[in-house]
Amino acid sequence: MADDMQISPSTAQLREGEDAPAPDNAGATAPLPERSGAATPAPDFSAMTPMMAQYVEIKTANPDCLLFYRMGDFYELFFQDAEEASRALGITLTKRGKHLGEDIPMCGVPVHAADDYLQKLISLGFRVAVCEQTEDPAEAKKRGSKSVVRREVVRLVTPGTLTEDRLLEAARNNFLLTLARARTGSLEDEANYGLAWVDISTGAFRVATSDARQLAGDLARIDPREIIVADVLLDDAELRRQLAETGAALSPVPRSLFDGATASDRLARYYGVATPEAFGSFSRLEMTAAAAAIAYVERTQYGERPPLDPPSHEATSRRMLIDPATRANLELMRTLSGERAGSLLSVIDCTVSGPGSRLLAARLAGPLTEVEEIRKRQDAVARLVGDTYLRERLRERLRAVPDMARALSRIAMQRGGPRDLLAIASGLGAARDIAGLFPDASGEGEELGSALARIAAAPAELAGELERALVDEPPLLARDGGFVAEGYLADLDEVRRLRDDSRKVIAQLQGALTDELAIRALKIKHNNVLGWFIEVPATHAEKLTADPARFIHRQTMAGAMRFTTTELADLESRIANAAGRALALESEVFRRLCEAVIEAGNAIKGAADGLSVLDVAAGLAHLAEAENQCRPVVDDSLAFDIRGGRHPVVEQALKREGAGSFVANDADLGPSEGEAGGRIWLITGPNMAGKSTFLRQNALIAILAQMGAFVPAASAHIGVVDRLFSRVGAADDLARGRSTFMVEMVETAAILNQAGARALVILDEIGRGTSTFDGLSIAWAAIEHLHEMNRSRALFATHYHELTALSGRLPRLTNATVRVREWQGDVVFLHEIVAGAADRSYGIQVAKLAGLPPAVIERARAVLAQLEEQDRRAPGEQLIDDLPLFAAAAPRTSAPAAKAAPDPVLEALDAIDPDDLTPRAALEALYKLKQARKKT
Ligand SMILES: Nc1ncnc2c1ncn2[C@@H]1O[C@H](COP(=O)(O)OP(=O)(O)OP(=O)(O)O)[C@@H](O)[C@H]1O
Repeated sequence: MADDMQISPSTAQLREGEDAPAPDNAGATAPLPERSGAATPAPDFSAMTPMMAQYVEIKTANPDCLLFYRMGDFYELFFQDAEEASRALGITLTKRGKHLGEDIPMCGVPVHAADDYLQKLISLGFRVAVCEQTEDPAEAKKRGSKSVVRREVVRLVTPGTLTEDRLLEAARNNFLLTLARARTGSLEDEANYGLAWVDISTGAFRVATSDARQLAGDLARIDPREIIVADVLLDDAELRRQLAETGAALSPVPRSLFDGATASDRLARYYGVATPEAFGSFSRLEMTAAAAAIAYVERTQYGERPPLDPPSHEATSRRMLIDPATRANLELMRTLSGERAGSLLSVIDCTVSGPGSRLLAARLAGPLTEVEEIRKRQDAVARLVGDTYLRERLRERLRAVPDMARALSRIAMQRGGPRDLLAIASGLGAARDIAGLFPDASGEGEELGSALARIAAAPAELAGELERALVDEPPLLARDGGFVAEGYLADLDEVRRLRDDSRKVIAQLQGALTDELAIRALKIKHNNVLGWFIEVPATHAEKLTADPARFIHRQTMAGAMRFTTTELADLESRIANAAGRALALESEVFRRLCEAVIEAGNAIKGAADGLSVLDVAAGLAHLAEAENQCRPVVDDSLAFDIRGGRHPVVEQALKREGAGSFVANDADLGPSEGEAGGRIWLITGPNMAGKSTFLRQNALIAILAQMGAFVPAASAHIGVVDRLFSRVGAADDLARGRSTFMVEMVETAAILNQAGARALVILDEIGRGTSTFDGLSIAWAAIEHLHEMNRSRALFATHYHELTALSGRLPRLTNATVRVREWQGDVVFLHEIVAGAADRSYGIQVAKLAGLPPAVIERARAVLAQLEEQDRRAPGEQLIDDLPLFAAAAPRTSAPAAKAAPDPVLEALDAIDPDDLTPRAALEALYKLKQARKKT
């Protein structure tokens, strides 16, 4: 291998299999050479060194990945890969030998720190092919001095196929999603998409069908890290846009991966069953998507098989539909700026384990629509609300539960280490303790009962075995040894004693030599090159060189000399043998324990799932008590009756900042006696009064109720909401070429076109992004449409006070306002929602509070007074009388423009006959015209 490449001086010391010096990774990125379009050369193998030929061959097979090419203790990258990686990682770009007369750009990362570099590269959207040495360099040498160690790609690292804890977020699932589309019949409302999503770090595997209208909502709910799609589908610009909006990494693959004809066989083969129907009935599209997911996992994992659950069908019709805009605007999982802190999830997450936190997030992302299922979850929370002592003991124990599912996956994929075994051991131990907290699991209700049953089924014997086998703090890697506990294996204890005794003997030998030679600085040391040796300062060396038969010279250093003796060499081989034997025994124990864990995989996973269910229930119960929440009544009615509702995020923020207490408010949107449609509350009120907060809090309460949680209210009665729409606060979407107003109108259109009687609609200041009259007219028409056509339960906040007049004509429209008090020209917000209409917006007072210059405030007051004066002459009530009620069933063609009022100037002009006028009368007429003109 040494002459495979012409080694550049800077890396001349780096050799395969040796301890390579760390490259200077800490420095700033070296200036890069200009990128040529084809930095990776075309493979002309005849002109290459054997190693380069190997590299190029492997790289050519993985053109879309950065190739991590294993060289000793480093992964090295070459050519364009090196340039890109050095730039992305901020590591030094250097060169290593020449290829076709040109320097080869190179950078490297140490193997032991590879995870950190991988994490950065993956988060930047790269894919990485990890290429390992798959034979011993000694074996390669047997084939001839110029032979190259065999290397193979063992794994493609992509965002959706991560398994390492350091690359994963504990509280977030890491889904890989495959999307299959029917080749024909792409009618809008057909179920023409098959989705499969897999988390190989936990084994979760689900499938569902979707359609063009729901797809964006489904993707937003699942929130995958990587989406696999046939490249031809990306010709569809709308689909490409939807996929891009998810923020997931997009991996186009050849269409052949989505092969419906072989899908069933592929699934059956993976699970070793006769037919995948054994797991449930799947549509052809679901099956295709699921098989593509398996194919992608196999392709990226090169034969390692993650322990995937059998695919389970998830009926999207059983979830509340929430479109991506609503999800984002309500800041369910993250805030608009992309952070978890400040989201609804962050304030309701009182779970104490990573898996619990993931389950909570999944439940929040997909609230249920089936009353029975919701009640089961509520029962579990209620049980633990009612028993604080049990709950807190449970949470205490759950806190110690490690992420068993992820540890299991790593073990099954041969990527596990002793700490993963320990994670399983402590997880199973905790499961045993926790089961003991519930003496009568069968009386615990369905949700808790079935979780406890799975926990009780945890393999107790394996737990005991692992506990006995492992030390308390094992090292990261099995190859380092030292993880098997004393007393577990007699043979191991024996060789360890031998090894440790020999070490003691070395220490004794050092003492004896120090005394004998009277050299206090004499030391017996060890390194990888020399093994054990005696080191003395150069000044004392002659005492040893005088007796060359006993002290054999090994090395001369700047200030010291190194020697060995037969006795030391003897000892060394005893130590090495004992250490090697101990390591072999430990490896065997590791292999055996891993096998046992894989064998018990399903039971371990079941227990892990059960523990996360308990964690979610206990976390929500803790939250309910801490935040004074109530159990909502959820049924199939159209009720929406919230008493004393609060916004959980704003409430917590106020508390944290000590900024006063949150003012609770009621909302009642259910139909009155004998009515078939929900009510619309039209909320007017000053700026900053709390309108948006009120709107959002009611949407959040509906979501919390249907995910099975308690809600921040004194009481709540909610008829299941099947779809939640919101149009609240928007930002420009310039990347998509849409202005703020356009975004607002697109979202409003979706609501008016799709919302039904079971929907809950939240509309905040529709029409504010355009001229007053255009905005008012759009808001007006939208309310009429909602009332007459959609008949949804809705909250509508606006500054167009003219709209309040609509309540006189729309029976299910209620006016509500937010109370404020004026105090010496300033405004005091009471945040209290009451019946009625606001008379004004107090915008100027708010502007004053915001610190606009006094001169601007004064001028604004004067302009406002004038505008109000004009408005008094043409009040809004007149507008409503002029307009017939909205009639969507028979849309009016646009009414002819109302006849304009006569212009007095033109009338006066028409009245003049110039032939009849004396010069003096003409002059008077001219003066009159000027006068009349001034008045208009
Ligand atoms: N019920 C409440 N209790 C206490 N404070 C509240 C309440 N509602 C809102 N607030 C406070 O008032 C602030 C403004 O609320 P919000 O944004 O909802 O007002 P708004 O009426 O929608 O204003 P604008 O019309 O200017 O958009 C909030 O950030 C919060 O601090």
